[in-house]
Amino acid sequence: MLQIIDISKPTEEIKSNLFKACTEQGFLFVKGHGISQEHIDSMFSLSKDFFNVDQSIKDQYPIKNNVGYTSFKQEQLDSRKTKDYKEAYNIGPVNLQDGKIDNFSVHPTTFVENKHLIDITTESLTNVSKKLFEHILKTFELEQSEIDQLKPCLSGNNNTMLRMLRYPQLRDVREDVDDEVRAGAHTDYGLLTLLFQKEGQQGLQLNIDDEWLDIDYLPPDNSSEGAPLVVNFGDLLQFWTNGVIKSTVHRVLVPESRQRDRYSIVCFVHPENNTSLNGWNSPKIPSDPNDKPRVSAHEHLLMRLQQTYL
Ligand SMILES: O=C(O)CCC(=O)C(=O)O
Ligand SMILES: [Fe+2]
Repeated sequence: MLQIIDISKPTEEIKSNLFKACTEQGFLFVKGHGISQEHIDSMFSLSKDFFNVDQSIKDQYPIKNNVGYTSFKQEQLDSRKTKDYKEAYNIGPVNLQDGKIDNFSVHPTTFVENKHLIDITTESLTNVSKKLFEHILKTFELEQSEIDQLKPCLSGNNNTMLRMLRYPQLRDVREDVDDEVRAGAHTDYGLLTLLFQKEGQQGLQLNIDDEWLDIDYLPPDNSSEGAPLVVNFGDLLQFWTNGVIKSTVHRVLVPESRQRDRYSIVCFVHPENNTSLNGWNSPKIPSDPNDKPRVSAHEHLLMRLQQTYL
């Protein structure tokens, strides 16, 4: 059902499918990312090593300025549900409050010892996002001068965040947790979200026309590149295009057996703080409505984070 798009191809070859993905589902699978399965597997084992450490150690790194550890039932992505039964760790290059580069040694030893692996992952995913962003700008037929103005928002200091997530199986959990939902329904706050998941650990669903659709695991199809990334468009693309690109509502469901963990590795791609969200000059999108709020990318991010960590 979702488009599978190879971003190593020229825009001309992928633009009609990319336009469909942008305007109909808001989700797609991305091939041509160049990241090997071995690399993806190393990231998942690193994530597992971290989540296996004692709770008292994890609790020494509580999330602050969107960096650090989020514990069970700390986050609430859907205010109509119970809090999310998941744990997560966020590593990002920039401290949200003061915009300075965080010192990597603030992170737990497991991550400090594997800084190189994490850096390469963030860099590769950032490159994927830059390539995809350029394909999107070209698909929307923006003038080259406007493309040149928009592209640099993904370079330099931005708030792009790598997040490792673990949703434990619920067999041994005695607390009162929502039966259905591991991560409540929400849209993503940034520009693009890129996600790796593991075979047999599905549960991510997107909502189209009031119906929930499962996102499958797509296996790798050749030996040089790992499994396709699941990608979705965030609120900022929706703002820029006055709703033409969909920032689609999604959630993570508890498996029927309740006996399966889910690990995911997610890169939330954010532009530089002062990036303006004024509508693009594109023949494919309506011009800005008069009542459009004039917020920057950073103001929007802070507002959404506040709502999530009530
Ligand atoms: O873990 C997943 O599969 C999705 C998580 C997600 O949607 C999010 O954290 O924004
Ligand atoms: Fe999300």
